[in-house]
Amino acid sequence: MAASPHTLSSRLLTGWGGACIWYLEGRAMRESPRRFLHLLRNVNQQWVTFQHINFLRRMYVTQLNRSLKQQIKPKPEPAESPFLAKTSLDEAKAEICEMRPLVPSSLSLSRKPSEKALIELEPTSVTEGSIALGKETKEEKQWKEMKLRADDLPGILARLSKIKLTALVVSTTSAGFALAPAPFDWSCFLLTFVGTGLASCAANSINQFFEVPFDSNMNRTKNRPLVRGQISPLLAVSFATCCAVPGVALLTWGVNPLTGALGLFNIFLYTCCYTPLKRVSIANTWVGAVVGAIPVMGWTAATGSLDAGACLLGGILYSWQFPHFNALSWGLREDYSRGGYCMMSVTHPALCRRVALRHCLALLAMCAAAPALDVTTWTFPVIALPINLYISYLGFRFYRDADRKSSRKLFFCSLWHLPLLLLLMLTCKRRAGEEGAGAQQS
Ligand code: HEM
Ligand SMILES: CC(C)=CCC/C(C)=C/CC/C(C)=C/COP(=O)(O)OP(=O)(O)O
Repeated sequence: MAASPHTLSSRLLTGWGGACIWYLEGRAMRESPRRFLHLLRNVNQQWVTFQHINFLRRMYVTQLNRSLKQQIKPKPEPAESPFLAKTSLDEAKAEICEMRPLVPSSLSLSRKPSEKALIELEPTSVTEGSIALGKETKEEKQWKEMKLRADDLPGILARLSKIKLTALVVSTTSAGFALAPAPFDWSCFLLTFVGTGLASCAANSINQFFEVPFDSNMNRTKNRPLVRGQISPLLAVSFATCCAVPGVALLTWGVNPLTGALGLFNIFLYTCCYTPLKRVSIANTWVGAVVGAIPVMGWTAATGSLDAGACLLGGILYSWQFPHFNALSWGLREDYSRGGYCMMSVTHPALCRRVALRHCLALLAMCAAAPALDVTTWTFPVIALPINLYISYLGFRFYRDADRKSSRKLFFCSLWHLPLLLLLMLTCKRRAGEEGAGAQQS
């Protein structure tokens, strides 16, 4: 009996379909014989029709994909070389410097007895480091929302406030309060201490808010909280406001209006004058030195007036900042120029070294003038001479031969010179009744 077209086409299809199934069977056989035999057992008992072929084909494809999927191992992420993700050569160079030898034999015999521990640790730490590094680099490349955890907040806010700089600012304010020729009022001192600290935190937070685009270009500041997105600009500005308002209020109504005005003016001077000026003119350093000198408002907090002694103390603070910053900025010239800042060390290197030395010598002169202005006894300039001569010596070395070593020595010397100088001033404070004492002591 002639095959009807329908039968004919279904036979033809059966042929083609059979060929497809045969191919799929072959692949499925190789991939999952057990699964295939089970399926075959069910099929053999029925005629294979066109619809059946389609049904079978769909089943095989599903089965095949499922079984192939189960057999496919997820491909490991390509291990990125940590250096490939480096955005800059110096980051990569820094990375190479941090690499430690893997081979224990490379360790020198002079290593301490804990060498075994070090050897055991080193490969792991290097491996961990590279995994962490690789992972970190991979993560760095992927945008991720920074989740702010409550226990990270204090550290973030401390960095936003430049807490070490604020600590020294508050110390100078406290020294000004204690040096002033007035009775020591503890409640007024605490209000001044807290008010100045809050004002400094506010000023530094606003400064960092304004400088995010530029800080991100500098190695020294690129990890700051706002640059890394650890804190939102809104939260940073809110924090600054929550520091500035109570800080200035404490100084104004808790201490006296003059001190409150000085605190408010200093926040304005630092954030709206000094900060933008850093990108315009090298005069920013002189303005910054005024900002750093105003914390002698501790003196005005104690006396309510800005007298000669306050100006002398302010002058000492003013001059101290030039060796402090000019030396620091010498080692940061590349960073500052990358950040687009106008700094003496970048554009006027000779002036940078000259000014640093000049103000080291000015410190010597101002300390000698302290007894004349009834701020301290004549003992002060004598006992302060060694540290003033030493910072002047380092200033001279920086002036004569400015390099990484001389600039770092001068900067780090400035960090202990100021607190020590203020301490010596305090120990030699002119007491009431001593000859030449200014204000009456009660
Ligand atoms: C012209 C004024 C000043 C400039 C331009 C200046 C600049 C700087 C810079 C750029 C740093 C390095 C900060 C960092 O490591 O990221 C620094 C550190 C420091 N500054 Fe100043 N500063 C000035 C005045 C002051 C004043 C007035 C004080 C305090 C009385 C002070 C105290 C400190 C302290 C304690 C450090 C070390 C702590 C730290 O590294 O954060 N500075 N200064
Ligand atoms: C009472 C009161 C408001 C006190 C403020 C005292 C204060 C914040 C002094 C800062 C002095 C100063 C110019 C620091 C450098 O800032 P920078 O921006 O050059 O430092 P950076 O480059 O590290 O950000």
